[in-house]
Amino acid sequence: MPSWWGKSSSKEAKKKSGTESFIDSLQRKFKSPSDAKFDSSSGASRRHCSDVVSERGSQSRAESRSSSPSKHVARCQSFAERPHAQPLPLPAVHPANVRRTDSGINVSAKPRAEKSSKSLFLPLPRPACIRSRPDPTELDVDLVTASVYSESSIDSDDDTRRQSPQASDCDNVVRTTTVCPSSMMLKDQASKVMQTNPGEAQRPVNTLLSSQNSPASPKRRPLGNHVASLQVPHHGAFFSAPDSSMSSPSRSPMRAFGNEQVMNTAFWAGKPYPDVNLLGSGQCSSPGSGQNSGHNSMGGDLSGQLFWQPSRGSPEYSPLPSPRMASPGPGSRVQSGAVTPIHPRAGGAGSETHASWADDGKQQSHRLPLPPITIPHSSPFSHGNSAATSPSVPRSPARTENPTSPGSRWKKGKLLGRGTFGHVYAGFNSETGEMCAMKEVTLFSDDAKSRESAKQLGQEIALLSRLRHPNIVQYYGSETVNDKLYIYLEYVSGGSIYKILQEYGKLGEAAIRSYTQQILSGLAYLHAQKTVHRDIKGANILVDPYGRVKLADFGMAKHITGQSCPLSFKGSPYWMAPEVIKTSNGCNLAVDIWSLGCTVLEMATTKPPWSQYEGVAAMFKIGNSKELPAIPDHLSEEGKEFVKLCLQRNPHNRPAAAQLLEHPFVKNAAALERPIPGPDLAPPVGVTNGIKTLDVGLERKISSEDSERLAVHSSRVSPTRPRSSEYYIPRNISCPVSPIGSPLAYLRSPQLQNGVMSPSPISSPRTTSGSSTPLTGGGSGSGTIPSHHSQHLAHFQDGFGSIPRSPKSVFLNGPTYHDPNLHIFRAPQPGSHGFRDLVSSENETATKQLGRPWHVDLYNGQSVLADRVSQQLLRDHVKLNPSVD
Ligand SMILES: Nc1ncnc2c1ncn2[C@@H]1O[C@H](COP(=O)(O)OP(=O)(O)OP(=O)(O)O)[C@@H](O)[C@H]1O
Repeated sequence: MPSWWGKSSSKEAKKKSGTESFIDSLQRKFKSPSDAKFDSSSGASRRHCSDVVSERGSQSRAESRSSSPSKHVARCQSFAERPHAQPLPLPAVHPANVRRTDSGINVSAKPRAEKSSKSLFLPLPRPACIRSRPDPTELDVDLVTASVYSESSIDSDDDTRRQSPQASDCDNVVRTTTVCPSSMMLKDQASKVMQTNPGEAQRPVNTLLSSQNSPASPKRRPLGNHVASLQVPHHGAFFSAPDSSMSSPSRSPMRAFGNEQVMNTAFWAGKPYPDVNLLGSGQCSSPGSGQNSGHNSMGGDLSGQLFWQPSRGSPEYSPLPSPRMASPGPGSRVQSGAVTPIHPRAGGAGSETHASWADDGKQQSHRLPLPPITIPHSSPFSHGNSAATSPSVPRSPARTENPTSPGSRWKKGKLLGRGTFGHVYAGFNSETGEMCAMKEVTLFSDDAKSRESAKQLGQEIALLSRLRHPNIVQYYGSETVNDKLYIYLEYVSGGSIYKILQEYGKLGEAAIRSYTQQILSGLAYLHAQKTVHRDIKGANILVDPYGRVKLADFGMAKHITGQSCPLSFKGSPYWMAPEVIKTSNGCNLAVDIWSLGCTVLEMATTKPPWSQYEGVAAMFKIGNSKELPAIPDHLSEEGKEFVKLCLQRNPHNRPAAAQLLEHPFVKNAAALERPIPGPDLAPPVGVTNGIKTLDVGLERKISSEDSERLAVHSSRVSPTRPRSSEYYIPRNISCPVSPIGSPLAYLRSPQLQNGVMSPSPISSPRTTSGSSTPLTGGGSGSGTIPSHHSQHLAHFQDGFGSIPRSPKSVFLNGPTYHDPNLHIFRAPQPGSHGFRDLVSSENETATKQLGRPWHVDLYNGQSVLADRVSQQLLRDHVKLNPSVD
């Protein structure tokens, strides 16, 4: 007996009535003498019903609706006992048979077939659930939204789902996690469009059916068919909207990242995944964080990998481009999920789906992701392609091929690493011979983690697309290909610092200095743009063969608006600043400085500080003690002081990145031995990353010459050659002290002058020698550099919505963690001098500029800490019990 039989809801009963009638018709047709005998014992009413089915059609349905559960059971039993009455194998639903009824319910012309396919019934949010969402303005205004075009499929699915007993499984999740009111509105719009235009609606429905029929993933509905969804606000989406900052030269580019502006775009308005609860992100990262490459002996969580466990035949199983990704030609290529309702599996071979597209055979294989080679913005979310421009108009299938789509020349190569959200492959452009890193993420719309992945990836894209610096991994473009999102990045072949440490052990001081200097350069640039990385650690810093390091993984990065900072608890605990753990303010630039200090220790010892403790214990150490981690003796005095400067518990006292660049530990760092052989910053040919008007040759020169300038002015760069005086000169070519390593370099930046960093005089390295001010809240490190690294590592993120965040949350009923100093940070020491004097005054200025005094967030430190710890405990629990949702 089907398990759902006895669980039928009234709605299901209505639906089943049709099925029963149909079945009864079958029974009558195939009735054997024994059936007749059995029927005679099953009651007159039922016999009557069956008769009516065959004779009066719809009238019988009304009667059958009155069937009680017990009656269902009786029927079921009768089926079981009557072989001839068993539901016969029925043909799979053919898309052509699917239609939309006036009621908005997608039914098949073969209702029995539909009923027999459980995979058709996927849970989707109900309107009531959606309306119960909190005020969207409270939500973390990060990125990524759902498609408003192909939401029609969701709508259909929604209706279909209501018929499904399985819906209840997911509804609870959906109720608390998914769609914001705005997206609901859009969804409704899409629904109306569908109902008035059944022809349009049909394709998404078919897509849905075919996707759900896929044996590979029966319960997941990839986002691919509505990955308009991933409205990544790179230049196009952000800069082309009427109120885009980039459309108006009078507005600062940085405002493009302001929440208010973001909300003006459909990208944000359609945000279907405003927050995600109980996500695995908390389980994914850790000292080794997600790391990837199979070198994560530090306990990178495998849950992400499990989550993304590819189906057989998917590209993940092969380092070679899979047939599925092979391109039959431009015409078939789906440039973006945003423009096609075709589900990837709908176009797959018959073995992959039960449905087929008789009229669209070209969809049966997928083309490779295309290199960002022919258009300024390879992202599907460019202006002309952006949902932001027409959020409520379904895309026509005729638009599936964007003529400005990047050429399909990136071939997926070897697996470079695994992250929380997917895999990173080498990509090769066989026409230009260039390589890139392809971050591939499979998106499933009905999966909470997928939603979080989409959100985080969108955030990463949005931020990366605006950055251009030799110490930041270059973003080339992104696109969705059906249910896959590809982010094309500069290929940094040496892997991460974490990986290097695992393979080769701790670094020598010269390398630490050099790496630290470069990290600082990247951070100074990032911070000048009022962006905080929030996940600085060895695993997120890549190294190229020439010893250049590049910040990567901007999935947690955040642009600081200067007004309010959303509740954030992101980063990896061992690198996490105390204020992030203790308070809700993880959105300040100083958190990166703390993490940098931890990374220096990581480079010097191969382990981050406090890694001898497991996650929760480490959090207490970081957030609730006065201890500082031990600093290895073999580090120079300059190095020790540098670390101490970074690891000051009072974020006010931490120097800014630009200031730290003047510290002798990094300022005196030796240049790398090997010169950089020519320009390396240029994206692959044709990739402009927002620099639309440059021809290839010029672009290449410029990209290696003045990355900072280009980054700052990327939206307004003219095709003229920059003045040589503005060229960026890579540090390790000719300058002992890099121009980018000097805060002076940033004085040219308008952002800097108006931003957080102050163009105040730079202290002389000599001034630091006299600095002996005790570290605030610090003592002599009593801890030891870990010899054993915990396997219980966690990666914290926003989105644990089911866990109360309020200081008055239930978690406060648990043990209290008293720390009288928790919210008493010392003011900058007026008597101090030298490097610290400068740092303190600068940080005061920075605080004012941020417009948010630190102490405001510190009063509830204990409760927040308890909250954090509770989250960590829950994550640990979930991690140890993967079955727990
Ligand atoms: N641009 C790149 N060049 C070379 N390798 C890369 C590049 N980007 C990522 N990788 C490899 O892939 C791994 C995972 O990448 P990344 O950390 O960006 O993924 P993620 O999902 O964001 O990870 P995380 O779990 O830290 O959030 C890296 O550790 C690195 O080994």
